[in-house]
Amino acid sequence: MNLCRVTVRKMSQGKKLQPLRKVGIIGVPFEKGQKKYGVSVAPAALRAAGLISKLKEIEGLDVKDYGDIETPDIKEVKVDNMAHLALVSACNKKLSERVTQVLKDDRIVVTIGGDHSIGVGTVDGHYKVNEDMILVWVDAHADINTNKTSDSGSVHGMPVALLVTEFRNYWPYLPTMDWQDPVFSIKSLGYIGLRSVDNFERLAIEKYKVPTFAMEDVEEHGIKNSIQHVLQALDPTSSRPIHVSFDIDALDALEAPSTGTPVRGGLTLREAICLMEIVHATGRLRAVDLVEVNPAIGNEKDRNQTIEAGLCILKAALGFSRRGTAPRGVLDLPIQDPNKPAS
Ligand SMILES: NC(=[NH2+])NCCC[C@H](N)C(=O)O
Repeated sequence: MNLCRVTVRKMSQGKKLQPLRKVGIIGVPFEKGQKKYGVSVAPAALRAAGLISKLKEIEGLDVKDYGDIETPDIKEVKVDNMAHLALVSACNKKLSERVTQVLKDDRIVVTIGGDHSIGVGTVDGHYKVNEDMILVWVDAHADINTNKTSDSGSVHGMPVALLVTEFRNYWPYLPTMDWQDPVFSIKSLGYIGLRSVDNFERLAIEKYKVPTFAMEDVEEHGIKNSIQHVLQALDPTSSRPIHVSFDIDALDALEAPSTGTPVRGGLTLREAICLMEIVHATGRLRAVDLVEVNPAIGNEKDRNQTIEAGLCILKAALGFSRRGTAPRGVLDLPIQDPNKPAS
């Protein structure tokens, strides 16, 4: 018997990735990864603001709504400095399965959070289909704390550390998390928009040389060069599937005030749109998360502004362009010489 097994890796490498024009939406009304009320109502608020119909307006885009992930009410486990782990785990397990299903249906997955702890489920589910995926984490925060380094004990500051294989040994045994094997490599991760990074997180980013464009780098190089550099550094062959996990607090707090951990000095909405347009243009976007929109924070104007910013970002990721098409013929008109009388 031949014991030599050929592993068929779930890689899209080799065959050139084709742009997908089909999208699947998943809502995740989950907020136990942090302490404030409200981020769980974001999927409903975004839907009420016309998320589905606005995406359907994008030419040639087929949009299917896969509904919300409901988290079962389960008994909590006790883990030091890690709040609500059992609930976070249960939600992410279901989410991961749904993400995998949407990708297998040949659709780009759009996941609407929820707080950023749901990045565990989206990336886990994506990795199960595309092991060669790269991850761009657009955020004011690095979210790479463990329960030993976090000041808050909130899991929304820990999803990246839960996902990456290089951090396996930094964790104690985590009850309820057996379903999740940290197999994604930190070498496939890049950051954009950082400006509130904890001490240990900074050490980790430096140790593993994670391609990072913090706000001062975006300021120096511009958003186009920043995202292009990250994509190029992670994938010089320009062939790998892309996952963008977008925390609305990557935007300046003036642009997106309704969020739980706002930080001033962030991206403008225009910069975020530009980033997403560049990712869209690669034709390799396979998953995008929009998290930490909290409609319960601020007044009505804040709420509307934040939701609208979120919608603009998703539309840009999926191919909406502001460049209107000039009516046929308009650009062909002869240019009138101002010195000559009109004939
Ligand atoms: N996804 C977020 N908004 N994360 C905020 C994290 C804040 C802080 N670094 C923490 O670990 O608690």
